Amino acid sequence: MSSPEEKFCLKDVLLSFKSCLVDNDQDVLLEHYLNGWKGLVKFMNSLGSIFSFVSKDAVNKIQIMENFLKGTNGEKYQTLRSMVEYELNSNKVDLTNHSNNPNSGCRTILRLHRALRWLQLFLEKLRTSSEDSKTSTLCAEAYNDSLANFHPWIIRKTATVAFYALPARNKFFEVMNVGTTEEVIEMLGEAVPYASRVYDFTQELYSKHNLLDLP
Ligand SMILES: CCCCCCCC/C=C\CCCCCCCC(=O)N[C@@H](COP(=O)(O)O)[C@H](O)/C=C/CCCCCCCCCCCCC
Repeated sequence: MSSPEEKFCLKDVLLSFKSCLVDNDQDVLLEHYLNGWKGLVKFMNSLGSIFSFVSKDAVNKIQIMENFLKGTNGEKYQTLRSMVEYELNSNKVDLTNHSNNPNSGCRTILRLHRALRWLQLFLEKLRTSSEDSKTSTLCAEAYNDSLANFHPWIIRKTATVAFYALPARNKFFEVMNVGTTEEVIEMLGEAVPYASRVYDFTQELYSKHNLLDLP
C-alpha cells in the first residue's frame, strides 16, 4: 500500500483532465494531461505491486513526454495540436515501422489515449454499478472493449489475472478518499465527461492525420 504522501486524490486528477482542455475543447495542454496520468498512476500504486507492470509502462510513457516538454523543442510540445503539427512537419513520426523513431510524442500519446478510453469505460461502469458488482468484471469488460484490442495475448492474459486482485467495490471507493459512496458516484459523474472530452478531441485530431494506427 502507498505512503501518505502518495495518496490518490480523485479531485486533483479530475481537475487535471478538466484543466488540460483549452480553446473550446479544440486543444489539450500536455502538461496538465500528464499530471492527470501521474495522479492515476499514484492511485494504481496504492493498490499494491500487482499492477507494477502497468505502472512501469505508464510511467515510462509519461517520462518520454516530459522529456520532450523539457527539451530544446519543448514549446512545440505544449499542446497535442502543436505536437502533432511539429512532429509531422519534421518527419518525426514513423507511420510504418517504429524502429526508426520508436518514441515519437505522437505514438507515445496514442498509447495513453487508448488507455484513456479504457479509463472512460471503467469509470462509467463503476459509476453505474450496483453494490454487488465486481470491480474485476467491470475492469475486464472495459479493458476487453478498448485496450485489449491493441495488446498481444500475453499482456491480455497478465492483465486479466491482475484484475482479480482489484479490491471490492466498497473498498475501492474507500481508497479513492472522496467520501461516501454517493459522493464517489457524484465525483465520477463529473470525471467521466472531462475524460470523454479529452478522448474525443484526441481521437478526432489523430483520425484527421491518420495517426490512429501508429506502430
Ligand atoms: C477514479 C479512478 C479509478 C481508476 C484509476 C485507474 C488508474 C489507472 C492508471 C493507469 C492506467 C494504466 C495506463 C496503461 C497504459 C498502457 C499503455 C499501453 O497500452 N502500453 C502497451 C503498448 O506500449 P508499446 O509497447 O507499444 O510501447 C504496453 O505493451 C503495455 C504494457 C503494460 C500492460 C498494460 C495493461 C493495461 C491494463 C489497464 C488496466 C489497469 C488496471 C488498473 C486498475 C485500477
